Amino acid sequence: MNDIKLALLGSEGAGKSAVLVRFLTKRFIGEYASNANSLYHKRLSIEGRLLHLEVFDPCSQSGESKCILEEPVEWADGFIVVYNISDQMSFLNAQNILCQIKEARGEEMDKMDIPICLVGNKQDLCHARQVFEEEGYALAQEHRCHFQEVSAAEDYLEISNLFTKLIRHVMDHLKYRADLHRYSGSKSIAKLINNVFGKRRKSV
Ligand SMILES: Nc1nc2c(ncn2[C@@H]2O[C@H](COP(=O)(O)OP(=O)(O)OP(=O)(O)O)[C@@H](O)[C@H]2O)c(=O)[nH]1
Repeated sequence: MNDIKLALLGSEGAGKSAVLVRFLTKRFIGEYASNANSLYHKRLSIEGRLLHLEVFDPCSQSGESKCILEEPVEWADGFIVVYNISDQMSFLNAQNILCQIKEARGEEMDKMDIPICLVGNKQDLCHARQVFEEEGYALAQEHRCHFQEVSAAEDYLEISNLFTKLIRHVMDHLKYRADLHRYSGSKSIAKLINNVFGKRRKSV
């Protein structure tokens, strides 16, 4: 069974837990405990493969600019970065988080895009919108990631689709990483053999 590790990141109150609980239970509860880091587990099957999904939902800290990221950024295979479309600050924070992911995983990103989905949540509050959808698209384009606006309060299908898409991307990414590892391993073995036997042949 494959393990897939996702981290949900974003400002306090952006709706990270609501988005996750919607995906896991199909329900919107309204209020979620936010005083502790939580790790959720789910088994699911995608493309006939059984997966063990782990999703890390960190407890937000009060200082927006503070980095709570170090651990999840190293740990996760993929990210969901959530902002609230009716809160400009949460969008700026999402921008900041995307930059921090790039900083931490830049070397990997040069070879293949890290699976990330930027999510503009609370689409049902569009009367109070502070972030245009185009700004979300532009930011996602800049960071080479997926983008979607959703409403955890009103949608299940869109949220379910975005998780499925992201998990597929993670599966491709993990396969690519394993192939790369195998390839560089076999290349260094070939080099070693060449060094040993190549030199020996010369001295005969
Ligand atoms: N109108 C509306 N409210 C939402 C939506 N998603 C979440 N909320 C509300 O926004 C508030 C914060 O949601 P949470 O899911 O706790 O946000 P969070 O990002 O996990 O917050 P922390 O755990 O404090 O970091 C709650 O009162 C939710 O009911 C949405 O799509 N629409």
